[in-house]
Parts: sequence; structure tokens; C-alpha cells
Amino acid sequence: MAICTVYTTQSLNSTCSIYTPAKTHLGFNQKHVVFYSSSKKTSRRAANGVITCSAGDSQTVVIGLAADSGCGKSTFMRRLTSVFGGAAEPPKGGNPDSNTLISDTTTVICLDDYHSLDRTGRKEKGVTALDPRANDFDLMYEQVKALKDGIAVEKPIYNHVTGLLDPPELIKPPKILVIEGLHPMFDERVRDLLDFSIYLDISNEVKFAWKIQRDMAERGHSLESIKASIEARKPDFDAYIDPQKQHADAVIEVLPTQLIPDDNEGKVLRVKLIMKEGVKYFSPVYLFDEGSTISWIPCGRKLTCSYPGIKFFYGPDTYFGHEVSVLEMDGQFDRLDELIYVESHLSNISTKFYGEITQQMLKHADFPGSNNGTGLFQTIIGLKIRDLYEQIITSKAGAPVEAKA
Ligand SMILES: Nc1ncnc2c1ncn2[C@@H]1O[C@H](COP(=O)(O)OP(=O)(O)OP(=O)(O)O)[C@@H](O)[C@H]1O
Ligand SMILES: O=C(CO)[C@H](O)[C@H](O)COP(=O)(O)O
Repeated sequence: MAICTVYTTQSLNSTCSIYTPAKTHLGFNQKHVVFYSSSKKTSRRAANGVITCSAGDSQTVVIGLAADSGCGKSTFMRRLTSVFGGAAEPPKGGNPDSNTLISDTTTVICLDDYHSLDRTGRKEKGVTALDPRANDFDLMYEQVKALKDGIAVEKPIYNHVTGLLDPPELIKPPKILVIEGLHPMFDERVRDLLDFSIYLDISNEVKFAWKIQRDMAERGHSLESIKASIEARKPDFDAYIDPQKQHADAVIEVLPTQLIPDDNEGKVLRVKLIMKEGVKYFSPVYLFDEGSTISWIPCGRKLTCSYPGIKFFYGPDTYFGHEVSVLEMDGQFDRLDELIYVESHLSNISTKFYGEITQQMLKHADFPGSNNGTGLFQTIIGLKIRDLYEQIITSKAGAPVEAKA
């Protein structure tokens, strides 16, 4: 048994874990680690005093997506995984009620799996799932950190069918890990692990309309029970979920339209994409001229619009004290193929070819929100995440880290 000590001159990344025995790893920002090894190879490397880390080839980029239940996280995830190609599916041969979705590039884990209290436990203690006391943030942090460091974890499963905590499932470190749910930015330690974060901010009126549509039509709930559930969650939503938006790098805010006076149907939406300035590897999208303030009605010869039309807005603003750029779309598209006209006036959209946004939107024309700003901005954020991932990988690959033992 060898006792190995590795000292590094600079912070290591997860790739270094391959040089240490199982269950021992060199974490981010760790400059010194001691471990026991029966492997001659490992101790020779230690004796030689050279460990070369080809940083970048096993980097896991972590994305956080926060929103209340029923606010379009699953729809967003389907758009995001589609940008990377390939279908996202639950782990093969695993628990049929798993909340995880895996594709070639992405693994999406649902933070409901870190509920520490099951449905009965919450009822007994009189707390909602939104309450931090019903969630295990220590485990969430440890497991997201381990995955980011390239180490597989046994993640618990919260079963939404039974309301119980099921036996855990194995999650291997993916290229892109998306943690979606109620609290990805609540715990400071978890928040600091995120390479990019998004908050879906659905106004009460719109949330209510969507919940009714889904829970009445698809889940057989009554109007009264939906109203009661929204009311019961509201205090905890305001206390623990909503404040996370101040930490998000991008916020998609969904509001009732301003194009129809006193609209109460909630079908036409005004959607704002609020993008923080100065975020590493992320440059906000702009309309016509970066940094200007612009109002644009694209309807006319090149874009078919029926009542109430479409209005875009772009400009700088501040959001919780941060400099942001805001892109807004009010109204809905009549013909999705004409979206190319709008796309051609947007810049910094991180597409790989002309018309990629339009192609993505047409591909998923049946997803909710495809004819309005929710679908458009979710698609844009998907492209920006692909770009961010590629930039991170390129920058790590170009910067090999050498560690000395
Ligand atoms: N952009 C949209 N436009 C219109 N309706 C939408 C949009 N996004 C979502 N919805 C409605 O909201 C419902 C919930 O969407 P989705 O399943 O994506 O949300 P979720 O946040 O993943 O929900 P949960 O956390 O409860 O599983 C959909 O069935 C649809 O009715
Ligand atoms: O807010 C939620 C996140 O999706 C759920 O209500 C929470 O996870 C509890 O789930 P269930 O209602 O199935 O017991």
C-alpha cells in the first residue's frame, strides 16, 4: 500500500481524479491531496512527480433551470436537448418512474429527487415541497459537485406517482448536466457550481391558465383543487423560489399581452428575455444595434400578422441591481416559416447556420409556446448554452494543467 501525496501548483480540474484510486479525487480548487493506493502505476506517477492533466476532455458543464411546477421546464428541456441532437430518455432498464432524462450530450436531473421528506412526511410536518426543510441541500451539493468533478453518484429518486423516495439510481458524469426544479439557485454552494443559470418567471395569471389547461385536461383535477393548490404554495413560492431569479444569468418572464386592452383570456403573451451582462462565455442577443433602445413591429409585407399583431422591444436595463439587456416579444406568429425574417434581424444568436432558430422552431411546432416568445426565447437560450459549452471545452482543452507529486 503506497501513501501518495499530490501537490499542485495550480487548481486542478476533475480530469485529475483518474490518477487517484477509486473514491478519492482531486476536486476543483484543491491544491493538495493525500491518498492511499495499491496501484503501482499511481505510486510511480507520484514518485516520478509528474501528473499531467489534459484538462477539458471530461469537463462537465452544469446548467441550472429554476421554475415553479407546471411552468414549462420539461418543454424547455425538450427544446434544449434537441439543439444538441438525439432524443433524451429515462435511464435504460431503471426505475420507470425516474425523473432523469439522458441523451448523448446532456443529463437532466430533477431536483425533486432531493426531497428529504416524502409526501406523507411533508403532510405530517405541515410543510410544502418548496420549503427548504423538505429538501436535502447537503446531498444536492455533494452530488452535483461530484458529477462536475467527473465522479458518478447514486442519486435518490422522488417518485411522483407514489409520493415515496425510491432506491437511488446511478448517474454518470455527462458533458452537460442540467439541474432543473424548484431550488437550483437557492443554496449558495450549489449556485456556485453552475456555469449558467436560467429562471422561468411565469406571472400568476399565466401560471394559472397553464395549470388549469394541464391539470384539468391531463390529470383530472378540479378547478377548485387547482386554485387551492396554487394558493397553498404561494407563500413558500414567494419566500423560497421567486427570489432565486435575482441570481439567474437569464430570465424568461411571461406576462399577459399589452396588445389587447384588458385581455383576460391569457392566450396571447408578452415574453421578456432578460440577459445579464458580463457573464463569462455568454453574450446577450440583440436586435439591430447592440446597446440601443428599439421598438419594432415586424408585421407587413414580410411577416403575416393577424390581430393583435406582434411587437418587439430591445434595450438595456437593470435587474436587481445588475446591468442587463432585455429582448421582448408581444404577440404571436401566424406562420412559423416566416420567423426567418425576425431571426435575420437578431444578432449574437449563436447559430451554426442561417435559419437555425427557424428550423428548430419548425421542428417542434407542436410544443407549447412555439408560436410566441416562450418558444423563441427558449430556443435562443438552448443555442446560447451550446455555445457556452463549446467555449468552456475549447478554453479548457487549450490550457493543460501540470501537477507535481
Ligand atoms: N410556452 C408555453 N405556452 C403555453 N403553455 C405552456 C407553455 N409551456 C408550458 N405550458 C403549459 O404548461 C404545462 C406544463 O408544462 P411543463 O410540463 O413543461 O412544465 P414543468 O415545469 O415541467 O411542470 P412540472 O414541474 O409540474 O412537471 C404544459 O402541459 C402546457 O399546458
Ligand atoms: O413542486 C413540485 C415540483 O415538481 C411538486 O409539487 C413536489 O415535487 C411534490 O411532488 P408531488 O406533488 O408529486 O408529491
